[in-house]
Amino acid sequence: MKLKIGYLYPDLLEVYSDRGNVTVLQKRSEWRGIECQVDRITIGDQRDLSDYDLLFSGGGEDREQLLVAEDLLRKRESLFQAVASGTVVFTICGSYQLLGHYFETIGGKKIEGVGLLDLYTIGGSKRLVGNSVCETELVGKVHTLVGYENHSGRTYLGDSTPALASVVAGQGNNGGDGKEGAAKGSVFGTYLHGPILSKNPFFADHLLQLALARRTDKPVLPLLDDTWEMAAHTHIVQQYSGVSRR
Ligand SMILES: NC(=O)CC[C@H](N)C(=O)O
Repeated sequence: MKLKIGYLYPDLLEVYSDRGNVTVLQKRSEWRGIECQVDRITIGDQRDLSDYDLLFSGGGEDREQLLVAEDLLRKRESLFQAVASGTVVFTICGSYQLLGHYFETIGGKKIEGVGLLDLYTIGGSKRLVGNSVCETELVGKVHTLVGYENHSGRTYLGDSTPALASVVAGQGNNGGDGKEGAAKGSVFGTYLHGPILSKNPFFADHLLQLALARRTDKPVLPLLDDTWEMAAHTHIVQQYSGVSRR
């Protein structure tokens, strides 16, 4: 079995080691004997995105987002078809914002998003920066998610868009409503860098499980030794234990 990952805009959207998420997904597949192919896809590439089991994209600055947004609109149809075929889409910060309707930057530019998720983003003058601890429910089990955020954008979810997590400590989507990220079907967005998947291995496996479901019925992922990953996770959680939201 082979897992195919499409890494969107690695040359333009890559802050705080977001690319590490791709390494985590690749390694956690290979350690289980699942071959994993990673294709880098950037501006001008016209591949069929439905070819991929998982599409990943990272965060970036407003300037890079402007460049990417134009191209992403050209890939819009292919992206929607991929999602309809079950492809998992996992996006961080700048690319998460571009999945919504628009991102109005602090510089006054309105960047059009692809509208895959019902949300919009408005830039604020004070950046929302720091470590974050959140709670998320994955397949009926509650987990803490930890990561690092740094964004000017405040994202507001439409009623039909569930949050990925609720904020325990940190700012989340907009520093106000206690929601972090978005998760709708196989489409995920989060403000958490870290890279997030290195510190939250159960979330990496959740995404792998969904992506592999395109290849095989009920994929089973054997357990891995996550001692180091969970030590990094717990280190952040302990710093914020006893802290109530914000
Ligand atoms: N870290 C990021 O990806 C930042 C995204 C966007 N430029 C913002 O500041 O909100």
